[in-house]
Amino acid sequence: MTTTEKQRTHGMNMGALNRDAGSSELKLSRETSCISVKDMSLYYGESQALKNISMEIPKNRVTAFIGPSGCGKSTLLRSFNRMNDLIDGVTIKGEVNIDNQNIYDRKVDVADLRRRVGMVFQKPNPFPKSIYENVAYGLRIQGINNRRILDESVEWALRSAAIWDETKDRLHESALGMSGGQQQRLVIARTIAVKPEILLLDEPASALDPISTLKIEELIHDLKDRFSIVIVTHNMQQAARVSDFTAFMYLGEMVEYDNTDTLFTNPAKKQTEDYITGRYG
Ligand SMILES: Nc1ncnc2c1ncn2[C@@H]1O[C@H](COP(=O)(O)OP(=O)(O)OP(=O)(O)O)[C@@H](O)[C@H]1O
Repeated sequence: MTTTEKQRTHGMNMGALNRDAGSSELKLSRETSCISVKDMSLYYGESQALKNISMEIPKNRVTAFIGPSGCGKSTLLRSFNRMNDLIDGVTIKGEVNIDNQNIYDRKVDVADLRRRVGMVFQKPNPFPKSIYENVAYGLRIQGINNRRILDESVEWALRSAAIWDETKDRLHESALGMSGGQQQRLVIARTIAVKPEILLLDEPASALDPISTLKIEELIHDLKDRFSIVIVTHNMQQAARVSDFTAFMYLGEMVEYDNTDTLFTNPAKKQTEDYITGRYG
């Protein structure tokens, strides 16, 4: 049986892989990088969670991390805006370069880094404030209080996150009254309001119903013209639908990283093939 046949047997929606005409032409080597990872290892105390990772994350593309639970996807994602710094006992070796600067350099302003590299988590986490104030939050922290600028920025971010129509008549109501799917798009609006260069999405749709999931996937597709996006997902069909490039990780190692269509239809490594055909994970 060919890989493609095996995937069909396991219910992979191969039609979804062809959603983007021409995407099979994408080659990592031809892309401009937004993040360059060099020989990076990460330890939680004595336990090594990432092993000598080297990779280039392309600009204005969607890159997905897949792999079985505990393989290090979220740890790698969190290392791109130093969220792991918040965990005691973490040691990092190697480099993560953004704009030719190692973000682990002492000189780096971590608050500024997190503005440039925004992050959205699995569970929507709006602040207990109005819809408007959620989106304006990051701008106010930057010292922007001009009403006209705030109004324009809030509208821009809500429109960009495809939630303007649902919120424009209730901007001053609590964000906590929204549905989970709406809250997640609001959180994306809040994240992009400060105009980051990179968006990190850690299982952004796994707590949502299928319709809300579809809206998030459409949104990811729309946003990649303006942002470089990295997404962790448990869902292989989702990786196939939304990403241009996919990295398969296993036990802290980057096993294979390629154009999404190639990785799913013609993987180079047996471990990848076993995973995408459902043999383990
Ligand atoms: N805060 C932490 N302290 C100690 N060990 C951790 C911590 N966070 C993650 N780990 C360990 O690091 C390894 C990688 O975890 P990580 O959450 O990055 O994997 P993952 O692929 O994202 O998993 P999942 O798909 O289940 O979210 C696992 O062995 C995990 O137990």
